[in-house]
Amino acid sequence: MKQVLIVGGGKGGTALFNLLQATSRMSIKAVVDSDLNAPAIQLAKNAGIPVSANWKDWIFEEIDIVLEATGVEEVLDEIIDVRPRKTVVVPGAVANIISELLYEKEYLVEKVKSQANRLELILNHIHDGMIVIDKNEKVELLNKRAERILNKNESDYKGKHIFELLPSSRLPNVLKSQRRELNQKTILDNGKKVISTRIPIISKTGDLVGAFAVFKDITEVVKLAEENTDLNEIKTMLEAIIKSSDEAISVVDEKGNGLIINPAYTRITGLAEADVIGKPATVDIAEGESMHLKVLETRRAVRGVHMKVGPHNKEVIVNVAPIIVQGKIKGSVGVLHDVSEIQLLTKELKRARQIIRNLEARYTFDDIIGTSSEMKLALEQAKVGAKTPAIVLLRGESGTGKELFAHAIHNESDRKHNKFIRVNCAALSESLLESELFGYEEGAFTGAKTGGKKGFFEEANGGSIFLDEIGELSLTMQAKLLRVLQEKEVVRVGGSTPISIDVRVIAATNVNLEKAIMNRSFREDLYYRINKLPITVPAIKERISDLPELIQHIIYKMNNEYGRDVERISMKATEQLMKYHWPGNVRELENVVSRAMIFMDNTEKVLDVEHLPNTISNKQEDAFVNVTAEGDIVKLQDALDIYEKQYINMVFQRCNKNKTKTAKELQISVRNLYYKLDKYNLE
Ligand SMILES: Nc1ncnc2c1ncn2[C@@H]1O[C@H](COP(=O)(O)OP(=O)(O)OP(=O)(O)O)[C@@H](O)[C@H]1O
Repeated sequence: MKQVLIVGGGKGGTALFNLLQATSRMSIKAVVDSDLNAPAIQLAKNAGIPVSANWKDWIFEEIDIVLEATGVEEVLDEIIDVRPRKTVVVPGAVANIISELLYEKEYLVEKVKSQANRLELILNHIHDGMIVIDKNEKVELLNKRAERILNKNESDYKGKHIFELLPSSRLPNVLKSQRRELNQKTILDNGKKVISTRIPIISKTGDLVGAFAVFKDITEVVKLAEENTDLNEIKTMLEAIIKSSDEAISVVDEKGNGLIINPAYTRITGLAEADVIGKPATVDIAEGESMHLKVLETRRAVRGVHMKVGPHNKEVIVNVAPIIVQGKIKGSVGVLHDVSEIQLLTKELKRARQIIRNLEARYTFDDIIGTSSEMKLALEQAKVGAKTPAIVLLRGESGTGKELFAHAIHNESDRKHNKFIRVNCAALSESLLESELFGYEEGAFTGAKTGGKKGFFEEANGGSIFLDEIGELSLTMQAKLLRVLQEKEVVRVGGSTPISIDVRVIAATNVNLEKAIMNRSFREDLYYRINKLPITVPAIKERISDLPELIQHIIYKMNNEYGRDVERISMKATEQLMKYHWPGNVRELENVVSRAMIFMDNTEKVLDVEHLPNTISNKQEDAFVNVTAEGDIVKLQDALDIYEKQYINMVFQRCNKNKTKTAKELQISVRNLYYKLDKYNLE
């Protein structure tokens, strides 16, 4: 360290004193002035630095530099003479300049300091984060925003390597490449998403000084953007749903102006977007008032309103609902159903239901009521038939119970655990029947399902198929059916590969097939194929003795169905019913009895004549005329037997099958009753 002697304690000396105090490379050996009260002398004293009145006091001391203050030039030469060469003697004028420079420096330092403060203030208030590193990759600055984004304090990292602050920082790369990196999307180590710009700091002289990064936290923005994307997706999805819907949809805004319609709407009403969008809701109404406007006014949904819309007065049924968002009505949405389409669909549905009643076989032989000899014969034949694989042909008038027999035969057979499929051959058009019975291959016709479809024969494989109304088949279908029955295989419509089937066929008809063959409306070969095991289900008029039992059965069935509590039918009413000739058979009987039960009071327990329809109760014909088919004359004993059986059965039913009571009512012995019950098979 250089030892300095300050000569002169006035203004110049004070300046020199202050200057040297500020440096670390020089040390003030002493301050000299003839006036020991001079200001620099005072300063030296205060700082514990030696003072004296004569510079010569220091002549033999180790002095490297003598600084002479202004106003003491006279001693300068003297000093130069005396001091060894190595002592630098600085004249007062130079010292003065130095002191001026010192003041200038202080001023500049202050200025820089205040500028730095201002810069820091600015840096800490900008919305972007900022990190500055020096050329050694050490952190120099971390502004407040950066502290917040990184969740780290500047004080903990200042002077430390940037990787301690941010292991993934690219600033060292920027230092190396000296290239800017602008607006780079980066994910920080703490998961935050930022847009960052990194710039190398190069001085005016071209030296690399450091690098800095300015970055913006975009986590929230990205989230919002993502939410926005979600909303967009939902919007696109909703639009796609509305557009693809087969329901005609129209949406209006809160003022009732058209907002959205879909292609189905255009199809039904004949109005395009240009006719509706932005136009008042009334624009599509041909007849009736606008439900959109009503809903906007009342804020209540309306359903099932009939009206006519569009230039073609299309009849529609509309449902309209308000769109309410956070309590505010934003518009309304209407769904229009084309009435003609609904009618068509209902018709189709009805037809389909009627045509294809794909039933479980619900009935067994126990459900078939009838103990007359005619019925017994039919039942016996059916039971035997059930055990064979042969085709059974059920014949008989409409409503006699042929379907019941078909169910019972299936349930009695060893196929009872497999499917029972009923097809009404009369209800299907030829082409439909063919594809329903035999199935079809993909592309067989327009509207054919992809992958094709199994027909009922394939469906019923292992089970039974009940071909009801077989007499109604067209000749072409008869030929096709015959082929299937002969080959025991089906070829799907539009296909060529035969598919083996194992199906038990039960056929039924009320048509006189023999007559049909003569008329050439039924194929003889098919007749022989299906007529192997014919069973005739007798009409009611042929088994009138079964009537009381049937009525009691129907009352029981209807009680269950309608939740009624009717106990029985009166004798008189039974007699009336027995007089009737029942062209509609059991189905008609069911209708008559159930109708009568509906007309009965809830308190009434006995179905009587007054409940019967006039058409039946007014029949004055004698019951005996009806006991045989078409009123044929029978032996007196037979007629008496028939009547006796009916009468005993009626009383027996009325007495709840209590034999003592029945015998008492009939005024015959219990033994006699037993005999008659046995004779007429009434137990
Ligand atoms: N013997 C019977 N015992 C009980 N109910 C019967 C009897 N016969 C018929 N029925 C009932 O009468 C109604 C008509 O019977 P079903 O439909 O079987 O007659 P069908 O001969 O097949 O008629 P169609 O030829 O018109 O198809 C059904 O509700 C059935 O339950």
